[in-house]
Amino acid sequence: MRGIRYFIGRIYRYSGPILLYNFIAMLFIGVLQSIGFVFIIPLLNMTGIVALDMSSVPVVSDLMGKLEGIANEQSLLAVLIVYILLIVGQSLFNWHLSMQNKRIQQGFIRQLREDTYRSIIRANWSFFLAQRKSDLVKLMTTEIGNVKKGLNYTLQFLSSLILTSVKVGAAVILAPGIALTIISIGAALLLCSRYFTRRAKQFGYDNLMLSKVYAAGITDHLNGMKDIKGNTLETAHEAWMTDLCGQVERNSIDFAKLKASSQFIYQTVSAVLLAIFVYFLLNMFQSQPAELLLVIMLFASIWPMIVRIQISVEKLAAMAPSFESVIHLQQLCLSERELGEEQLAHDRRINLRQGLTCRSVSFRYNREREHYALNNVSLHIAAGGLTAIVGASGAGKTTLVDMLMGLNEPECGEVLVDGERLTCDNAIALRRSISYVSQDPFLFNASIRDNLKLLQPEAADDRLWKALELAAAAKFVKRLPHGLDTFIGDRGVRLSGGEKQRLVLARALLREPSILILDEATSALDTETEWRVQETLARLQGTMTMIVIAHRLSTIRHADQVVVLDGGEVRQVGTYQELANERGGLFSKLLGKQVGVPS
Ligand SMILES: Nc1ncnc2c1ncn2[C@@H]1O[C@H](COP(=O)(O)OP(=O)(O)OP(=O)(O)O)[C@@H](O)[C@H]1O
Repeated sequence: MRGIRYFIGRIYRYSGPILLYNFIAMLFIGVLQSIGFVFIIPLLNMTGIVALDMSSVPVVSDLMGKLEGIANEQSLLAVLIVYILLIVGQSLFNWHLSMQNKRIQQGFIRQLREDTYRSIIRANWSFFLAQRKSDLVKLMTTEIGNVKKGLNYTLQFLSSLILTSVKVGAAVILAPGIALTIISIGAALLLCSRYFTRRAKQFGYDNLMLSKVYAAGITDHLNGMKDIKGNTLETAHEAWMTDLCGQVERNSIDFAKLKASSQFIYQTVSAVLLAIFVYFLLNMFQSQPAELLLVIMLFASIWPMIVRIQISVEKLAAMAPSFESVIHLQQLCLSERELGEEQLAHDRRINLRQGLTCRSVSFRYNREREHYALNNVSLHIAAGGLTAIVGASGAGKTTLVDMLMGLNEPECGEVLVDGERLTCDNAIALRRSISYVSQDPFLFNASIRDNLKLLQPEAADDRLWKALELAAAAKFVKRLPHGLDTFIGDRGVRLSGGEKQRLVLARALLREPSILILDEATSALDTETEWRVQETLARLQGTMTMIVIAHRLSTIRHADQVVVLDGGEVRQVGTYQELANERGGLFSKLLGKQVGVPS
């Protein structure tokens, strides 16, 4: 129950004195309930329904003695008024308590969501390479939802525990023997119920694992729906779904069985216990009806609370895996933290003057494997120039660009920005100066205008149109029925591949970056549009540093420098023409494989 202890600590840190105040309110409720309990027997006596001898019961007998001094009618009135006041007092405390608890819960969950999201988003790139997106989505939605439920159970558990303790204290004063017997049996049962708690936790884990598989599968299937349909894989995916749903169903039914069994055992034990008490008190000790009534009332009051504690513990155990997975993720993010407040506080940008340099940089995605994605890479990317990075698929082009942006950290060697070592302290300033267009650009389900303004929220429409012109996108946007206000669907699904690329390029240019990085950013364009984009890049040459990854070598003819990568190593560096003239070189081989590209 490390997770539960941790979260009680976190609730306390969040709510501070309010939680203590709530505990005191619970103590008051317990005391008021106990006083009400003491008043019931005199009340019954006064109504004349029963005439119970209270002389052997402490506190109650004193109270009866005091009431005897007052006239019968008045004493009944007094008892009734006190009784009403007690109930009103309890209700007021309860009302206040439930409002405070709701505030603690909502505030705590809001803070937990914000903290978890902040820790995720500030983690380094290698964290994201290692995580499944669906796991993170599930954690931010379902698991935090479970933590919210768990929080509720924790507060219920604490309030039941406090109320039970107060009532038990009152019962020990009123009828010590009987109360201590009930408590001992209750405690013994709570200990025995550890079996149920352990099983509940196991169900929680199984459920967490199954729901992870479910979320990941659904995400994959929806992302790959075109492939599923195109390859008629519907039946195979339906079978996967049926199998998984069966497992989820079985797990849920087994858990429900466990809960029902534990409640059945508690109810049976309570009935048997009550019968045994009544039998023994009546037959063995010739008990007075007053004591008998007390036994029944004590039992009826304390036992359900012991059962409620057990139920809360079981429910908490089932939620524990969710608590633990949130803690685990937060700790992982902390250990993989890339950005602190200091880095985000300033809005410094770097205006690249000399260039970016790699000195003997090596990098592996998995340090347990021998394969180096980059091996002893040394190169200089001059400021203001256009550097093209080429090579076969898997040669290490994207890895190199990620390294230059400070997303990947070199295992050996170093990256220099204008001669200064790239560390997490200047990585943010560097990235603020970069516009990066990835192979799989990010567009969200909003209008073209909102997508363009993602990096420059204050940009006016004329600047948007200028950026669209530069990216050869203005013509197609003007043709859309709502122009800039056209909604483009999830990840821009309502646009063609080439339109998406041009839109993302326009967004990148809108930022007027010091460094523009294009990773296969024009691969989906037709020849004519690509030629127009090339013209734009040629016009921008000299105004910013451009790094272009390209498979189509026709697009890099104007490059100031071409870097040829192979198996994570730099094989050639030179101008397009120099490399094309190196007969037998890797670049001329690549050129040879691309029909129609001049050498
Ligand atoms: N997240 C990752 N985890 C493990 N290995 C990776 C990861 N990303 C890339 N690699 C490996 O690193 C090497 C370089 O990959 P990289 O993506 O940099 O190549 P690339 O030249 O950009 O390829 P492409 O042209 O196909 O995009 C490859 O062997 C690839 O399998």
